[in-house]
Amino acid sequence: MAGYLQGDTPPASQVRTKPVTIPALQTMRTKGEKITMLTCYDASFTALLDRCGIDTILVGDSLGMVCQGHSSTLPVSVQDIAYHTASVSRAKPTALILADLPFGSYGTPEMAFTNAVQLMQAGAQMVKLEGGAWLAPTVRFLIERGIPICAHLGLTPQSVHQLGGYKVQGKTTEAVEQIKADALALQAAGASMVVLEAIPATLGKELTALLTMLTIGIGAGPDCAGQVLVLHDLLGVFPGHKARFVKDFMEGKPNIDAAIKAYIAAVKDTSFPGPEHCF
Ligand SMILES: Nc1nc(=O)c2c([nH]1)NC[C@@H]1CN(c3ccc(C(=O)N[C@@H](CCC(=O)O)C(=O)O)cc3)CN21
Ligand SMILES: CC(C)C(=O)C(=O)O
Ligand SMILES: [Mg+2]
Repeated sequence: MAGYLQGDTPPASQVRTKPVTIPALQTMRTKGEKITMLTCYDASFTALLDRCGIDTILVGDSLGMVCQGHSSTLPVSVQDIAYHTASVSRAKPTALILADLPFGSYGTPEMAFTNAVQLMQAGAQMVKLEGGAWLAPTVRFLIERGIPICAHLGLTPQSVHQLGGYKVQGKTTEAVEQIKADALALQAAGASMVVLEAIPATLGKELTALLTMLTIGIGAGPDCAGQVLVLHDLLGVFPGHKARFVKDFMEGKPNIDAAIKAYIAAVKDTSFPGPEHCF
């Protein structure tokens, strides 16, 4: 009696038929509707997430930890992300597909372009890269060549060894000013979106007010334009240490569809993230 195998489909009136575009996401922000994002790495879960109404899907380099069993995202290759992006893309979701450029794949604008092309040809509609103002020329180089960009600021897991662990960022006045300057530089270079990871909720709110690009939070408070979680964390199947921003939505739910729908509903009605998930 596994509901998710029966395809617990919502009524036809609720099923999204049009693909999600970047302008559609901007309209959602203008109307005050929160944007939902989850990571996903395969076709079956993509079909499930899409049927539940997820707005955007991230083929994250977190796959190195949750799929491959590494203790960081550093060993992930462009080919790994391309393989999973192709798997996600074959499910033909209406959700917008983003893919992470992995560690070491965007050291120069030319390298970033060559590698981003691999991900776009695998089915990505936007690529994400981690880092601040130093990436502005790369962002400009990619958007001029037709590749939409999502930035990633705050806790950037590809820099874990520089950060000295998976620690909250933006805790001093100087760090706050640096993150704001980085965000503005990346926006001016043409980024459409930015993931804000593990920063004080007050900073998530300030950045969202400051920026026209879409802010997607993970441990960045409830005031971002949208929220993202790693799928395995939401389902309670990741065996590692649980970050403060993680909520297991499977708890008390009869099946996976119900957990995904609960996450989407909680982001849309702003009940997730709660104060217990924020810094
Ligand atoms: N399963 C999974 N979920 C993730 O969110 C995730 C990955 N993997 N892999 C890549 C990175 C690593 N991430 C992490 C991992 C741990 C914390 C964490 O435990 N942070 C502490 C902060 C401690 C502090 O500075 O006070 C926490 O308590 O949340 C945060 C982000 C986020 N990403
Ligand atoms: C946690 C999200 C934002 C990510 O970058 C990933 O899953 O790799
Ligand atoms: Mg990532």
